[in-house]
Amino acid sequence: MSVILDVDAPRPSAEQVLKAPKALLHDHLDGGLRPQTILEIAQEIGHELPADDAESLGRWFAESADSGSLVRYLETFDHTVAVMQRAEDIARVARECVEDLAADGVVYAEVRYAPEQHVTGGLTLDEVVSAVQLGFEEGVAAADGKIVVRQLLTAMRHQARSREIAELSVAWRDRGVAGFDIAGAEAGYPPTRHLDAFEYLQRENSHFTIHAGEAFGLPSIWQAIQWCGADRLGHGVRIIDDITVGDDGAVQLGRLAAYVRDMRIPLEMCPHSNIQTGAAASIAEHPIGLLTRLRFRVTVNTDNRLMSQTSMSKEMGALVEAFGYTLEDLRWFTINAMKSAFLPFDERLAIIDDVIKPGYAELGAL
Ligand SMILES: O=c1[nH]cnc2c1ncn2[C@H]1C[C@H](O)[C@@H](CO)O1
Ligand SMILES: [Zn+2]
Repeated sequence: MSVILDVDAPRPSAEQVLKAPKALLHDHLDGGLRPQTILEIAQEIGHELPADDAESLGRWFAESADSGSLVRYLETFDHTVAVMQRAEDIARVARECVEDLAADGVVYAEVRYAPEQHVTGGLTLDEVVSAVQLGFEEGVAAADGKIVVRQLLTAMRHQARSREIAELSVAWRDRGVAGFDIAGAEAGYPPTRHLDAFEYLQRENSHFTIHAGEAFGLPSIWQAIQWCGADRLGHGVRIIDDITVGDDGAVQLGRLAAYVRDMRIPLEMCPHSNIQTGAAASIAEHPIGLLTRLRFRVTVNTDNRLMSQTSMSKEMGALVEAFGYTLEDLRWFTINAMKSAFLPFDERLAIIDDVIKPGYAELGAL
């Protein structure tokens, strides 16, 4: 396996990256709308937008999200959430999300959103989840079944509905929901605020990930893992603060970083999003390079395709350019993601063996 650099191996072309099967664990439904869809729904419901054509609107999202602050980045979601309040609109957004991911070569995706943010038009939480599921199933059918998609239900960390949302995720676990998450502003809202929800999920043998170590550092990661029992870390990029690289290149892991690596805790890394929120300076300087070299369980993700004007192919293409990754490295990220998915083991294995490995072999991966 070439992970961690075979300097002579050829770099995959953009076309190969697009064709390569990809697995996505961290993508927000309300962060991936098509600008044209936002315009059309906003017009129908009378919601005022900051731009009136799809191109300028797409640019507005990207520029506004480019602030260097997570809190200001999150303000842009006011407009996407506003157009996702009617069941038919939610289902449309969900369907288009699956179509867009499948067209980008994504073969497995866990897509998250916060049901509690979609009830201002009168829907119940249950109706919101049902609308998303309908859209996902339509999208999978439109993609001829070339993609498997599951929902993750997010609770907003500044609100107090996490236990209720955790229960919703368990109620839907055999009907398309694979797990739970908390998101939103990190500083000031530690994961332990939602301990009740996490303890409930553990008792239910359920799965959850926690956004941690993005806008706040090691204490957030430590709490997420050691107090709350997170199966995965959303971002987790600040784990780098517990790693020192000496002048001679020698690497030393602190106790927490060693734990994360030893226990193979998956890091849902989202390189472009981290640059926009100030968690990393550039792709080349993104900790994903070192963490991959140190063989943490790194996965590559989009976070918010609209706000970051990105896709799985763009994220992977940027990593190829910055770090010289090969097809074998991209396969490694993809298999890492599949191993870390909240799908039952046999279904994960089937995607790895029947879709991912043959897909990379066809492209000429060694
Ligand atoms: O990167 C993120 N960090 C924390 N919260 C986020 C991030 N991206 C999106 N969110 C929030 C805004 C959405 O409205 C919410 C549910 O998808 O999750
Ligand atoms: Zn996120």
